[in-house]
Amino acid sequence: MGSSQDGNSSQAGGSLRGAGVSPGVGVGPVRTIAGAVPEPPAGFRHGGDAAAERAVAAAALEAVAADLEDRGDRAAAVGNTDGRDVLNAQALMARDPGLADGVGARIDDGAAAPRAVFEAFGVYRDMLAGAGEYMAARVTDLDDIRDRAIARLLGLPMPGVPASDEPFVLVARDLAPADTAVLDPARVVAFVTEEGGPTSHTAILARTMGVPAVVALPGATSLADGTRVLVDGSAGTVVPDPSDAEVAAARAAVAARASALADSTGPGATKDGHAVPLLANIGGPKDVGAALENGAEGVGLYRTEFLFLDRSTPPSADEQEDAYRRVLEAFPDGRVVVRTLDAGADKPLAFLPAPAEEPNPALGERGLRMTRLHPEVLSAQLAALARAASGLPVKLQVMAPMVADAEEAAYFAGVCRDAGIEHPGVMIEIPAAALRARDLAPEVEFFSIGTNDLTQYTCAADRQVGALAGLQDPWQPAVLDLVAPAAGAGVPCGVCGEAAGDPALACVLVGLGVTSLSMSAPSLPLVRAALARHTLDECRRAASAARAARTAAEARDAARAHLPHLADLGV
Ligand SMILES: C=C(OP(=O)(O)O)C(=O)O
Ligand SMILES: [Mg+2]
Repeated sequence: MGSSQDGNSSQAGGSLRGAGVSPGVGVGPVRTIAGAVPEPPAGFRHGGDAAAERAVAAAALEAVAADLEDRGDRAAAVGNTDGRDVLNAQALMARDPGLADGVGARIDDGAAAPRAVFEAFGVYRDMLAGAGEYMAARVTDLDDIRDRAIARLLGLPMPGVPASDEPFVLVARDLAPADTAVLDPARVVAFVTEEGGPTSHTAILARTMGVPAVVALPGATSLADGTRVLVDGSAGTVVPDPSDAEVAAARAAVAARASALADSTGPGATKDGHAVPLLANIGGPKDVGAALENGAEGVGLYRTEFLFLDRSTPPSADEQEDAYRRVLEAFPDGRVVVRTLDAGADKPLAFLPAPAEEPNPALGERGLRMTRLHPEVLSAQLAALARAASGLPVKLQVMAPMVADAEEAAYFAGVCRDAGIEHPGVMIEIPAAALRARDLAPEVEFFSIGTNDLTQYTCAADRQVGALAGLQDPWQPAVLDLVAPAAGAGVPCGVCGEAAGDPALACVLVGLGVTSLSMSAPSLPLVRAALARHTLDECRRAASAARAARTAAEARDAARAHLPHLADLGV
């Protein structure tokens, strides 16, 4: 899905790119966390005394729980109370009676304690992994308890942070809370992990500790131990063997950005006061906090499919209403743009399979096309939205994804009207819709341009194919050429694709006539600061220069020449 934490990782010019989840710059030698504890073999059986084996297993789990609590106390002693809470929660998991029963039952069937632990944890692991993004992030916690117990039972070295006399960059496949919570922030200058996302413990604890972190960096654990690296937790980059100049530039950029951002607050506007509401892209109520913290004036894209993921039936009417209301209530003075279910292609939903095997799912039954095949799913969602908004002051706007032409726009506006939704809109993410935006405009109240898909379709470059990253660039002049007619079609036109979160491109989009920008919450302050430093006229000139360019790279350079104050922001 399009978000700043998408796994759009790449390597270019010696710099590795992952997802920056905790800002700041750290430089130091790599220290990698010890390798994984091996899986005990499937046929590993005990000698026949099940009671004794049960006692061994119970003692190992209790020792792990006690060690986690001890680490929790040490974390609290260095002021990391979040860390203590996480470790205490893990200790509770290690003492879970259901888990102990599962281990005991397997031992009674003959399994040796390490194998019994491995299998019993596996059952919980599968449950957590299937329970949505937040719960799936807890799988790492569970695996860590399992590995600690197995290491204890097999007499292997305990997994965890290596010793180091000098400050270092901690590199791991993923970090468990037991590893991170007792770390001394003065010793660890950055975290880099191969896995993990914005809700992983690595991310949460790194932010709490104020340590820069990059996650989802492919190949991170192949960095040789001792290699000096520069980690930029804002940019999401890791540079092996950086020059002194590179380190100095990164530090200067961080300092410049921090002081500039501190000065820019309030609603989005250009330097000369042209208002550009700055909104957040969210996946559900859990993202509202970050949106508010970053000053979002509302929500410009509520990707509702997160509510529908990992389940065999749609969420109930009450469940939907509750998830929508919790978001709507958070913005009493603002607007919330909800996108109806965007199922199919990169967002497959188990209970809404494509009607036939599709060779090109991105060009198949997805978005509005899919919900037209299941009108009861669409009308249930619209009804839940109308109920959720009733009596609230917020302006609820509802838009359909993947709309191709005026007939589809009219269909969607009609079903919205039938459901009592007053402000229908459509996403402009198919080139046909952008080119003929003038035909769609009379049907709806607003547009929102999805530059992620619009770029994919304009350049015929599947957004899921990493090798095509060069063509999936919204700076492509052809994409900008398609934004222009949509923004000029006579209805308010926002952008909610990743392009809106690029400070330079945000200015260009405003110059093209875009009326609001919606992005992942951490991008808001920098975009707010970039707009506040440039006049509408400068944005327009940057837009014209970008459209006059021939390639994405030339468009970027041409635009920047008209946006002189980006440099003040270290961008
Ligand atoms: C915002 C968009 O939607 P998504 O990334 O969810 O497809 C887009 O396509 O730009
Ligand atoms: Mg899209």
